Amino acid sequence: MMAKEVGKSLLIKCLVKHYTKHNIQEVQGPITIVSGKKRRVQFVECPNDINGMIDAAKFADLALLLIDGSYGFEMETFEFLNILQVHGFPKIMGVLTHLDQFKDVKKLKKTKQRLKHRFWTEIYDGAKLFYLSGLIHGKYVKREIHNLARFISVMKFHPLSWRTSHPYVLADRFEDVTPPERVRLDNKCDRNITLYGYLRGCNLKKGTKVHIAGVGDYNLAGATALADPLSSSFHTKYSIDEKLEKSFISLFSRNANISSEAQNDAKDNHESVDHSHNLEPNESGEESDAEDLDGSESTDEDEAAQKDALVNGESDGSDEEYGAAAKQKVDPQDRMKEQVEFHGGRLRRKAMFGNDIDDKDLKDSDEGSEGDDDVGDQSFSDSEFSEEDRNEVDMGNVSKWKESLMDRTISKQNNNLMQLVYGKSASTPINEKQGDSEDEESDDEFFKLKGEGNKKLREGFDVENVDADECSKFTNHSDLKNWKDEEIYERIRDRFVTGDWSKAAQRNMLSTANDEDDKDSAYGDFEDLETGEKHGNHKKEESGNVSMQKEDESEEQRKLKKLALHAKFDAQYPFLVKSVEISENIKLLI
Ligand SMILES: Nc1nc2c(ncn2[C@@H]2O[C@H](COP(=O)(O)OP(=O)(O)OP(=O)(O)O)[C@@H](O)[C@H]2O)c(=O)[nH]1
Repeated sequence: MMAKEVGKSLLIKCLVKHYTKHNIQEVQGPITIVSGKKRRVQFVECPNDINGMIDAAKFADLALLLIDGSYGFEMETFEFLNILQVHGFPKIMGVLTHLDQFKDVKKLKKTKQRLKHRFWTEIYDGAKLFYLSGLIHGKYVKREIHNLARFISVMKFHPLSWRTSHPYVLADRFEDVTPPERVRLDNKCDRNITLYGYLRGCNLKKGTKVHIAGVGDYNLAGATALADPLSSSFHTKYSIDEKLEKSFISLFSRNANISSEAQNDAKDNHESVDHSHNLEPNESGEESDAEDLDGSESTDEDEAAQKDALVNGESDGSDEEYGAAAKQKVDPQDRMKEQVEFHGGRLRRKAMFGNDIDDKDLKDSDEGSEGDDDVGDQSFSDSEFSEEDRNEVDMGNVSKWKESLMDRTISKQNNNLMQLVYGKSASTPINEKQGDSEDEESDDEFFKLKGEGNKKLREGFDVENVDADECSKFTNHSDLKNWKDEEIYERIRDRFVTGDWSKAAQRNMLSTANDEDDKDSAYGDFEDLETGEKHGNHKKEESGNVSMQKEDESEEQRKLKKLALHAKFDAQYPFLVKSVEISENIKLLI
């Protein structure tokens, strides 16, 4: 909670009253209450200064952003939002106060709409925003506080891993326990300080170093666990019981230089802090048992409370709805203007938005949200907004970066991967006919069969399916066999267990020979570039020198030789029955 005089103290008082039935006169430091069987809630008022905000962001699990609805957003709200993003990721809920200062119901409704739009834009669409409609006997309306308290009680928290692996304490009291004699001898001697507070995160190790926000790094002399001051009572406690004074955490100054002035300053600060209801020192701390805050540990009572809260018209309270500050994508600096003005007897820094939804725009949205008249109604569903309103919210400020995203996507789609890697000259335009480029031809030479020359291996490729980046889409339809063809059908029939394997083997032998023959005629000479061996087209060589009869004989012999070679190869794989048979057949033939 931040910003001045928005109602922070009053809200804490009302929440404490709700949980404990006790009235507190002043909010001095953190207030811890028991909110369930296994759950405690600690309220800490965030001071209206940047250091206080940074400290609060570090330990808070939930940030209640109080906004004076009668005034509008103040710069502090957005400064705090930015700090929350950097220093911790607490969940965020908005609370609108001072709404009773609107006399005109219509104006109130419009303002609520406008602030909600803005809140959603700055936090995230659907972020929870409570309305506190006004005061009754100087207090907020009971029902509204009841609803808010229930949300806080049942809210699920997912602590950051950094927080769970680092011990931290929000000290609610400190004592100077330096032996008086030492101080008497040297007023500027190192002091022993005892700090009291709830340890969170994980266990403190003896001898570890500690950082005291705004003061420096110190050695930890020891840590002592005290009895839980709340275990026997359902009431609030502001300080640790005096009876437990003997137990302490001592921090010895390493730099040996906490001057008496500094000490006095610290005390002064502490006093002034008390006076202005601020927190000091600005360290962290909440329940001693971190599990208490873990939603997984929520009790039946909590679950019942959550259901109850939902029945009472609350929104679903899902994690998405509460989302962390991490979801904030907007940089308020880009669009926001600060307007310093004198208002209500003090200087206030109003946050102005260039493209704020003006009253004219809101008229339209008002029509779709008649049920919003009830100032104290905490529920707001999606139906409260018309589709146009939603678009307005969605596209209000973010539309600009979305536009640039679209442009980038379109320009990316036109990029060729090869072009990006090798530069423009090496690229092959997608619509250019494949194989036309000389580079490509020279590359292909390596893998071409001799005699093939410039034969286009990619002939028959489905050019329409060609994708320069996605080569897996190449499909050579001409290579596909027509499995409905009777001949092919017959060829594989005997390959099955039920078939005649010897017949199949013979057929295979002959068809292999024929295939080879076909291949020879089709591909001509072949040179194995690896071995340097040349495989000529024997048919061609012999045709001019021998007679037709001789030619036939030699051709027959050549076929047999090839079959023998095939059989020899197949024989090396005895697990194929057909290969063994073929090899026997060949032997007989030879
Ligand atoms: N009319 C009206 N007055 C309110 C409302 N909320 C708070 N106030 C009054 O505003 C004044 C300031 O309230 P505080 O609770 O002290 O506000 P604060 O944010 O703690 O103020 P600082 O600690 O000074 O920053 C008190 O007089 C409250 O009674 C509200 O919703 N309506």
